[in-house]
This record gives sequence, C-alpha cells and structure tokens, in this order.
Amino acid sequence: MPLLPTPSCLNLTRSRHSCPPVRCCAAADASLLKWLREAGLPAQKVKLSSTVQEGRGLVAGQAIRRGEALLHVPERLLITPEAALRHSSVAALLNHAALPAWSVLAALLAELKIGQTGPESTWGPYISALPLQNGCVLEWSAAEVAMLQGTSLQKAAADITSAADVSWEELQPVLTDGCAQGLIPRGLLDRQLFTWSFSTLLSRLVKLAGSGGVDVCVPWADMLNHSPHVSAFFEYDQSTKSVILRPDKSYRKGEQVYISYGQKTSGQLLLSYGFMPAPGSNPHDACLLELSLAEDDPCYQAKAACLRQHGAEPAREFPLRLDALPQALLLFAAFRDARPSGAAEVMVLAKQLFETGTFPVLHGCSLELAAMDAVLHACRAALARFSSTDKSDRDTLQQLQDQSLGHSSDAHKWRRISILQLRIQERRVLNRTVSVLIGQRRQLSQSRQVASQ
Ligand SMILES: C[S@@+](CC[C@H](N)C(=O)[O-])C[C@H]1O[C@@H](n2cnc3c(N)ncnc32)[C@H](O)[C@@H]1O
Repeated sequence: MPLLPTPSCLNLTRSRHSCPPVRCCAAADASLLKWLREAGLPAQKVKLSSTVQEGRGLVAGQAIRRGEALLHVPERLLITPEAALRHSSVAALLNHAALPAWSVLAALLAELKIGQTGPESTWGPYISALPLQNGCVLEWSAAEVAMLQGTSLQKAAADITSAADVSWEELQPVLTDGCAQGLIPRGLLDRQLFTWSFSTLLSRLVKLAGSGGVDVCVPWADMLNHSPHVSAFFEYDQSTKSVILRPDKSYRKGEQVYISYGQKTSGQLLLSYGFMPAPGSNPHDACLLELSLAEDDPCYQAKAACLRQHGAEPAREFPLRLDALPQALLLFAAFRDARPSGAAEVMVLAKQLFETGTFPVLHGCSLELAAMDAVLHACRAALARFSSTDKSDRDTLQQLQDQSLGHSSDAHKWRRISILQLRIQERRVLNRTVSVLIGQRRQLSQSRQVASQ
C-alpha cells in the first residue's frame, strides 16, 4: 500500500472502555469449572478470571512460553454439528432436513438452554455460564441499526440479520414437526431464544484448523478474548485429539492471554462481538469501500472470468485507512472502468494490471487517471450516503461522553458512542482519501502534460 502523509490535526477522543463488559455469574462459572474438571480437562496454565474490559478471560496462572501448547480441550467437550445431530431431541428431523451446520448448532444450543436434550448431553454447565447477551447487531434496537446508515457496516449488518432470518425460517418445519411429534415443548423454542443461539454462535463459533475446518464451539477455549495485536488462534491437535493454543508471545504470571478473532475492523468486531477497540488502537481498522463490475458492461463476463483467475471476485471491499490507499483498489477501478475492445484485450489488460501492477494507456485513455476518478467518485458517493453531518455527530458524541462518565454499564449508550465514533472515523478516512487523490491526480496529469509537450 502506498503510504499517505498522516495529518497531525486528526485525533479522536479516546474512551477509557470500548464497551460495557458482558455480565457473568460466579456460581455458573464455578459449575463450569467443576464440569470441565470432571469431563477431563487437564490441569491448566491459564485460569478463568474476571477482567475489567471483557467480562471474563483466561489469565496466565504461571509464566507461559511463546509457542508452547496450552488448553488441550478434549474432543468430547466440543459442540460440533455432528455432535448436535446426535444429541438434539429433533435429530432425525434435522438430519432429514439436511440443514447447514449453523442452523443445526443453533437448534442444539437453544435446546440445551431450555434443558431439553437427553442425559447424555452434558453441556448444561457450559451453557449456563454463557452470557445472556453479547451486544452483537442481532440484539440492537432498530434505532441503533439505523445509526449505521451511510457507513460501510450497513451492508454487513444487513447480511448478519438476514443470515439469522434465513436460519430461523429454515428451522421452522423442523420445530413445527418436532412439536407435533411431542419431541420438543410447544412455544419455548421461540425467536427470542434463537436470537440468543445466533448471538452465541456469532461470538463463539470457530472454524477449527487441523480438523478440516469444522464449525465448532469449544468450551473453555472460548473464554479467550481478542486482541488486535496477536495472531494466535486455536487448532485441533491430532496427536492428543484435543483443541490447543500455541500463543505467539510469552506471558508473565497474571497477564491475560489473548487470541485473534481475525484481522477485523473495529466495526466488524462491534457487529459480531459487541465490542470495539478504543479508537486508534486497532491496526486492522479501516473504512471498507466496495467496488463492483457494472453488470451492463459489455465485457462483464470476460472481466469477471479474468478477476477470478487473479483470485478476485467481481465485487470487492477495499480497506481505506488514514495513512494508506490500497494500490489494489486503483488497479481494480482501472480494470472495472476500462473499455477494452473484446475478450482478448480484457485478458492482456488483466495481466498488465494484476501481474505487473502498472497502468497502461488504453485507446488514448490513461487508466491511472481513470482509476483515480473512479475512486474519487466512489468516496464522494459514500460520503453523500451519511444522513448526519460530521459536526452533529461530534456534538452528540461529546454529549454522550460527558453523560457517560461514571455510568459505563449502559450498553445502549456505549453502542451509540461506538457507532458515532465509527461514523466520524469513516468520514475522516473518506475525506482524507479524497484530498490525497485530488493531489495525486493533479500531479499525474501535470506530469503527463509535460511529457506530451
Ligand atoms: C469468545 S467470548 C470471550 C469470553 C467472554 N469474555 C466471556 O466472558 O464469556 C467473546 C466475547 O468476549 C468479549 N470480548 C472479547 N474480546 C474483547 C475485547 N478485546 N474487549 C472487550 N470485550 C471483548 C465480547 O463480549 C465478545 O462477544
């Protein structure tokens, strides 16, 4: 990524906490620990502890070396889709319906929550220790969701919500038949309960490397909180048939051990996990700008095929940051807006742009200038989608921050603060990208004029 000069005047107020911590119950935690011990979790170098920022987390009970294998959660404790199909009261119906892993797991979690499954499913103490809410977008009020209007998160929020709706819809025949056959109680497995299941899966489900990427809930390991500054993640260890973590840094006794939930922007963390790192502290934070091929482009098919050959989709999100403009964005924009004469020229163009990273002049048109214009247009369009002004957002943020001193437990207030911070930050990034591109465009066209004289 080419670096952009960083302006000195752009400093957002940092909040002390990034979200109200999730509520936990000491008795439920004690039952969880007892269950884990009895179910064969070996002695641990980490222990469950309450933390200021995250609710609970795993803290080093002794010095931990970088790369050593921790946790060793035995396979029988894992909630996998296959285990869900064995333990659900409506297992035969779920099997017959052949639903996706996500829906099968949601059904089992909901059944466990109301104590519906048989005596062989022992996850009760784990389920009782899970938070009732995590603050993900499925739990937000309509007014809070509406605050995302104009931001690059609006589409991601809609995608999460509609995935939950689809899952709920596809479970209906199973739940109806399950009630009719007397396998599950009428009325208890309702949408509210499933919202809890979906939120729990959003914030706790992992794809496990080393086991073919199966979707799974891992009791105990899922007490690890996220840090944007580590990259360690758990994996399935075939030799011990357990889930392990190899931390990517050493920890002293008493330090909290973190994993990475992925290189997520602050907004993505807020939508799925209900927390947001303090402004400026997440190196993966970005404003995502989407560009896509125009469906009426006469070369659409050829362009889409070439993009796929180069590992890209016809629609892509690019991360804009205050100090960096992705070169891949300009290359994509150049390719999108170029007017090649046919499929053969599309292939030559794709090769030049995506393999050499240089911008040709095509039929007398500088694709680099055209790309800058396209990105300028996309940034201005994104800015125009905000319904509020920067000043009104800053004023509201200031009022909320003044009020919130000493009241850090108000989840709705924290959410509003977080969304306002995101809006302000996205606008800053878009405005900055616009002003940098205008400068770069001017320089480029001047140098082209000089070269042509
Ligand atoms: C997989 S759970 C981690 C364990 C969780 N803290 C608990 O007490 O159950 C993920 C949830 O932990 C919290 N969390 C994780 N990392 C966090 C962080 N860096 N800051 C604030 N909350 C965090 C969020 O509520 C998130 O939805």
